[in-house]
Amino acid sequence: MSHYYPIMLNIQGKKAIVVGGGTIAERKIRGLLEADADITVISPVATEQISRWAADQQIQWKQKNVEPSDTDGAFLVITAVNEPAVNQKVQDSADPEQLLCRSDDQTKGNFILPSLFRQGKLTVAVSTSGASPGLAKRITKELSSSYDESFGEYLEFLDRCRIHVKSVIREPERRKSILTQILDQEFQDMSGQEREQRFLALCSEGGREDE
Ligand SMILES: C[C@@]1(CC(=O)O)c2cc3[nH]c(cc4nc(cc5[nH]c(cc(n2)[C@H]1CCC(=O)O)[C@@](C)(CC(=O)O)[C@@H]5CCC(=O)O)C(CC(=O)O)=C4CCC(=O)O)c(CCC(=O)O)c3CC(=O)O
Ligand SMILES: NC(=O)C1=CN([C@@H]2O[C@H](COP(=O)(O)OP(=O)(O)OC[C@H]3O[C@@H](n4cnc5c(N)ncnc54)[C@H](O)[C@@H]3O)[C@@H](O)[C@H]2O)C=CC1
Repeated sequence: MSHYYPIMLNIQGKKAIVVGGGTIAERKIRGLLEADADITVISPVATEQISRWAADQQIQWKQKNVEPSDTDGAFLVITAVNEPAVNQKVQDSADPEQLLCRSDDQTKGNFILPSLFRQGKLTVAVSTSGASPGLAKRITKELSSSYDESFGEYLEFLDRCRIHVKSVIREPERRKSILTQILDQEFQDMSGQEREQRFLALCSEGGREDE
């Protein structure tokens, strides 16, 4: 069996179509909102949350049954209707090159969604390749307890350091050495101020910073 190919997509401003307005559609829309997609929902009926998002203009809602032209120009399509025949109709209207998730049958679309949690810039995504979405959810829940807010702050620090090192240290070996040293557990455990100072000391060790 071939594996799914995991990818972190930038879908900011990209046209995303969600067909269906039930709780499953709502969950998929929440994920698309976090990624700032340009979302249109097609469904005659929708959950309270979906109607609120539409009223707040966070998404567009076409209150009708899906038609073949609804998938035109979409970067990504998710179909989450409780009737397989309708999901099939959506699939038939979609171009094979478009990204399509069939919430009712993973074998028919070309992508599936993982369970995930975020802590700042960290995203932990877990997939069971569709074998047990419930288990994927349990695993992310278990993992999330290992990454609290301080981890998000530590990652912010690492991000700033990396930008700094890339702009001031020319030599690839030194760059790598500094960026590896700040991954030591002791750095993670330090206070914000202490780690900042230790980092600057590392940068000036072994001669002045490259110009
Ligand atoms: C293939 C996939 C396609 C897709 O939708 O992307 C798919 C398909 C199906 N899910 C079904 C059931 C459930 N799905 C969940 C939950 C989630 N499902 C998600 C993803 C995926 N679900 C993809 C595979 C992911 C993977 O395994 O890697 C998560 C991870 C992400 C998300 O939805 O964003 C989200 C957790 C979010 C979180 O972490 O909180 C729960 C648990 C719950 O709701 O609490 C149940 C009940 C328990 C169980 O079944 O395990 C059914 C059967 C419907 C029926 O009974 O007919 C189908 C259809 C089928 O199997 O054919
Ligand atoms: N992937 C996943 O994580 C899961 C997927 N499922 C699948 O997702 C399906 C949807 O689940 P729910 O949201 O709970 O169902 P639901 O019954 O709450 O919602 C179905 C939605 O489809 C809309 N709809 C019906 N006909 C339509 C049409 N012709 N055009 C556009 N919209 C139409 C309805 O207005 C309704 O909003 C389930 O039938 C099941 O196959 C179920 C559980 C989890």
